[in-house]
Amino acid sequence: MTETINATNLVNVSAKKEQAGADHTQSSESVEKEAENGNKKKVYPRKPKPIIPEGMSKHQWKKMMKRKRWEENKVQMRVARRQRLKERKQERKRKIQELKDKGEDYSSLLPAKKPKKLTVDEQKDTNVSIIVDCAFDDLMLEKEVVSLSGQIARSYSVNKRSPNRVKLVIGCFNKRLKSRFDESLKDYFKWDHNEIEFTENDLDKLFVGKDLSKVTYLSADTDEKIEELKSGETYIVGGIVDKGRHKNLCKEKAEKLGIKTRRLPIDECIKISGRKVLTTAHVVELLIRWFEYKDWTKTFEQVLPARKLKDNKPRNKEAKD
Ligand SMILES: C[S@@+](CC[C@H](N)C(=O)[O-])C[C@H]1O[C@@H](n2cnc3c(N)ncnc32)[C@H](O)[C@@H]1O
Repeated sequence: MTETINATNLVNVSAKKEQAGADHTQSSESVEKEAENGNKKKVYPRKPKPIIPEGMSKHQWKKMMKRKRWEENKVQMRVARRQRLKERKQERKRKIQELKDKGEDYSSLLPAKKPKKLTVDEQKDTNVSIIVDCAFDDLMLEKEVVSLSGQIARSYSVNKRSPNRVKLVIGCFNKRLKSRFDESLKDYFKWDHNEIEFTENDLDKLFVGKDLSKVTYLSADTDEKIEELKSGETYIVGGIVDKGRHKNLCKEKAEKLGIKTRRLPIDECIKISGRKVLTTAHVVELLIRWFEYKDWTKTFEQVLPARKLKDNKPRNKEAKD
């Protein structure tokens, strides 16, 4: 990469916000306050009033401005992120070398080793399909669509490396999500189509004439928990990043289509920090890796990041060198 810039010099967010705000505000006058003794007090700029386009609420305007700022800064932020990762990697290398020189144990600093990709013949077919339902493009911010595309790539990678293979189906693959793949994850059409299929069809089309008793939509908003995964069945995971904005969204969609919903048995198996609504990628990975352990507690411990697990065993040390 030719661009090398210092992460600390980048994107002063508040300065950018002011700049973006100023583009859409009335010109502000300074306010000078006279003290009683006639001396001038400090000068404070008057807070500029936004000009909100007619027919738009303040909330919609703020959302639009946020999206605009993100669009304007996304390239710089990407470069900054890469730079931060590079610096972190160099720092880890330096620490490892320091411990090596002292003859001390440095295994905790080694990155987790990714298992290698397996061929279809090296994997066991679970005869299970997982549909990632991506019908919520319009409800996401641009950066959330980007995040979802990364989660789909991760799900494919997990499936490709798992001893137990499922059939991944990316449903309602269209709009910004498809554009993101076409522009930035161009290799996806070369992925192994025994393991993943992309379709623009939504669930109603995918299930025409199918037996819905063998279909389950995973949802954190439902009471009944999933017990086990069964051969010949289909599991649907919502393909959306919504930061809690759209509670019950997938549950209600499933109910309308006559598909049963189940939650993961989080409360029964582990204590987790924060929300019990997991990301699409974590849920897909949990479903795939359940076949390794056939035990939810163990699967949660292996898949969820340490920061999410409270009082539970850390991830398997075997994952490290
Ligand atoms: C980020 S969540 C989306 C939350 C969204 N508001 C909804 O209505 O489901 C992504 C998907 O992961 C699955 N999921 C997340 N946490 C879950 C849990 N605790 N139990 C079952 N499924 C879960 C659901 O399929 C969910 O749609």
